[in-house]
Amino acid sequence: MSQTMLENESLSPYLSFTREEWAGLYSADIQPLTEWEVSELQGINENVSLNEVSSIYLPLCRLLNLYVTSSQQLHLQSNAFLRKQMKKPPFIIGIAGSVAVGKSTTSRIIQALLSRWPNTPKVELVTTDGFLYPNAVLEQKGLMGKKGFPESYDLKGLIQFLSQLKSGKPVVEAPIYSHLEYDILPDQVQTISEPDIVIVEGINVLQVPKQKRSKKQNTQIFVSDFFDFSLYVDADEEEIKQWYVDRFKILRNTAFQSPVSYFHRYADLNDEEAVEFALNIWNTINGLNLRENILPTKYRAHLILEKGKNHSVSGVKMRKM
Ligand SMILES: Nc1ncnc2c1ncn2[C@@H]1O[C@H](COP(=O)(O)OP(=O)(O)OP(=O)(O)O)[C@@H](O)[C@H]1O
Ligand SMILES: CC(C)(CO)[C@@H](O)C(=O)NCCC(=O)O
Repeated sequence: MSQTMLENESLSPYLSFTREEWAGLYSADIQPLTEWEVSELQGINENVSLNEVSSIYLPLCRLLNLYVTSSQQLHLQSNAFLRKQMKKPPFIIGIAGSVAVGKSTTSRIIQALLSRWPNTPKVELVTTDGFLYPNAVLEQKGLMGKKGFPESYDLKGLIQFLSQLKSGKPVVEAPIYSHLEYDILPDQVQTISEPDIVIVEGINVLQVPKQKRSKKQNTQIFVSDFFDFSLYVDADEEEIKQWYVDRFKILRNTAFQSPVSYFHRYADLNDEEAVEFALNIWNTINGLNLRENILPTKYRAHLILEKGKNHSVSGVKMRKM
């Protein structure tokens, strides 16, 4: 998609909103956050400002609620037409974006807000990190320096998981990745039982396989085929790199102190060494992955959240549906 097309709204497939325009669509004056929600949201991430929640995430969740409600109504009407009594499979929301752009935080805010609506009390959150191959497999394949790249994921397993969810299977299991241990946790699974909405968050959720498709693969299914709505969290790489380094420094003082942490050996790095180490990981792995495999998927999303300094959303693009 060319830049001119995106700047000229009548040519672009997206509608663009400034922060102020977006915030005005559904303000906290109309639907104030309850005290419980405020404390819940502060527990999610103490750095997230409540102004950000009411200006950006509340209108976003109201919009998502419109989509969910309309899909629930359509399901009832289809059931009546088809003379079936099928249970509605969950509404699935995909959230994409770079490492450290704030996908997990965004997902947790959306999860907390969406569950306030009476027609969707059960909102589950799954990260595609769980579908990374275990370190032992990555080592065997020579992919330890490529963690997060498309080839480091068990894509078949992820597709199978999504397919089970959409089939209406009442209980579905996903593998779990531990950032602390930097590996898949053997013998542990996340169990998802009869959800109304599932948020699937990960750097790879809008990717399509790169290799040329043979005739046999023509029926290939993509992860995004299972999404009812998708979001891309966007920011300039310079900002994201800084967030990555900042998070690395915080982890050095917290999680890395634990002897079970994969990065425990780096717990005693001084500030300068920690920055150098984090920048090296960024430049050789995550930044490369962003440019090669993640950023190119941005315009597959229904909605793009554009973040500026301090994670503050400066604008929103919404696909004309
Ligand atoms: N809205 C926000 N306001 C303030 N800080 C935020 C916000 N979103 C994320 N952060 C901070 O930015 C950093 C990255 O956020 P997060 O861990 O959610 O990113 P991520 O995209 O899920 O990363 P990864 O792909 O590595 O799991 C964290 O230190 C987090 O505290
Ligand atoms: C697990 C992923 C791939 C995605 O969340 C990422 O956080 C990661 O671990 N990337 C590999 C390089 C690094 O350690 O940051």
